[in-house]
Amino acid sequence: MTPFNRRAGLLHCEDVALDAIARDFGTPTYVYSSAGLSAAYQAYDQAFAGHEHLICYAVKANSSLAILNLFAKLGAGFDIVSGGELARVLAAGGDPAKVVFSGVGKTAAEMEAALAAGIHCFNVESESELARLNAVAGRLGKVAPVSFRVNPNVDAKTHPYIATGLKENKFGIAYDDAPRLYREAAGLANLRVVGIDCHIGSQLTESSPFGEALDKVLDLVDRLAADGVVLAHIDLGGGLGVRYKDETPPAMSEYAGVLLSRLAGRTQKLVLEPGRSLVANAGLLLTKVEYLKHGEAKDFAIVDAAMNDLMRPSLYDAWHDVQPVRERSAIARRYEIVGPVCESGDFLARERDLALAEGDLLALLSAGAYGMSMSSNYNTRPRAAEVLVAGGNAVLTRRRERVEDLFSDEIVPA
Ligand SMILES: Cc1ncc(COP(=O)(O)O)c(C=O)c1O
Ligand SMILES: N[C@@H](CCCC[NH3+])C(=O)O
Repeated sequence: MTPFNRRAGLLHCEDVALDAIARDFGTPTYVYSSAGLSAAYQAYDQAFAGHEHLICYAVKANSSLAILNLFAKLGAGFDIVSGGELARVLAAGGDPAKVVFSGVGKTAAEMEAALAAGIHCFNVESESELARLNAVAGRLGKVAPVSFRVNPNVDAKTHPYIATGLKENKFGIAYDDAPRLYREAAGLANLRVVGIDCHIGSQLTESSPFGEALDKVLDLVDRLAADGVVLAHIDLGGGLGVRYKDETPPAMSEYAGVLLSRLAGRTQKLVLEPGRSLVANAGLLLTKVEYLKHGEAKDFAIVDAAMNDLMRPSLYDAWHDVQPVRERSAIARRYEIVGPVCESGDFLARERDLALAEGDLLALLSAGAYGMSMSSNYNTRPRAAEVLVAGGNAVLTRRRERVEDLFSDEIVPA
């Protein structure tokens, strides 16, 4: 199911034509579908209905308050990796008791904020972090709920930049150190051991690595239980892939089957931290063709969005489908879709056959995840606006940045 559809040759988000969004809110603009976001969340919730579960949306994938609020209303928890993300979740009406806090570099101030908010669990990623958390909690007279993020050394078979579960990655504690560290944690006065966690990577297109990782985690759970450490939850992270082009990620039923078959008869709650699979295909980036430039070797469509708005193509050579908002019957040419930023790496799509004219609107699909949240102001470019569509309604959920905003915190020395 896609929330984006073509009617009489014109691309729509739900019941709103994208040219109307461009007219009302300008370009570049990220456009999200409420129905698409809700359906993605409900697919998880329903697939795991047979086992106690908590779906903690990974805020980093798209941290828009409007999207966090939508997921909070559907009952989601949140996976955060900074004090900033915690503040966003709270501002969006998220329940702190459903928040898990991941990340290798939590500061004392971030720990204090999360303890004050009363989060569900700290996913501890090192022995030093464990000691720091115990000290911070002690100073505040609190007991911190903890799980260890273990590194199961499983190959996620994804892009090397987004694999996180191998021995050489910076994430988590070594699998073999887990029994010792759990024993240490159990002896610390201001910590309460509640779970175990792992996250092996992002954009996984096969289900077997999830099964392999869970098998390793369950083996540890059993060894810990024999050691007297009883865990209340198992957090398997996020990572389920989506289709950008021709990938065939596991269907939700297959993914759930792989996990639930292994959890049958176990009492631990299952926690998941999906990011991309909840938002990627519910969002697109709407942009306008500023110039067509028929170069010596290549034809360029220079659009008003750039690598600062969507850096996935530059960073990972990622592929996003490009659709004209209004189809033209002219003959297509092979275009490089590039932005105005002064980098040869500033491309959004390569070698796309399109019939274009200057002023045309284009949609870059599957841009809901790691699009806006990874955007920057490089070249002093204000970040894009964001619009949330529900049925026939399009609402501005983030005003386009203004140039003055970009240097309002800067100081010219006297
Ligand atoms: C700890 C953790 N949890 C969850 C996620 C979300 O991953 P994805 O967007 O691939 O579902 C990430 C990002 O890879 C992560 O680092
Ligand atoms: N930023 C990456 C995913 C990284 C996942 C975060 N651990 C992407 O755009 O695909």
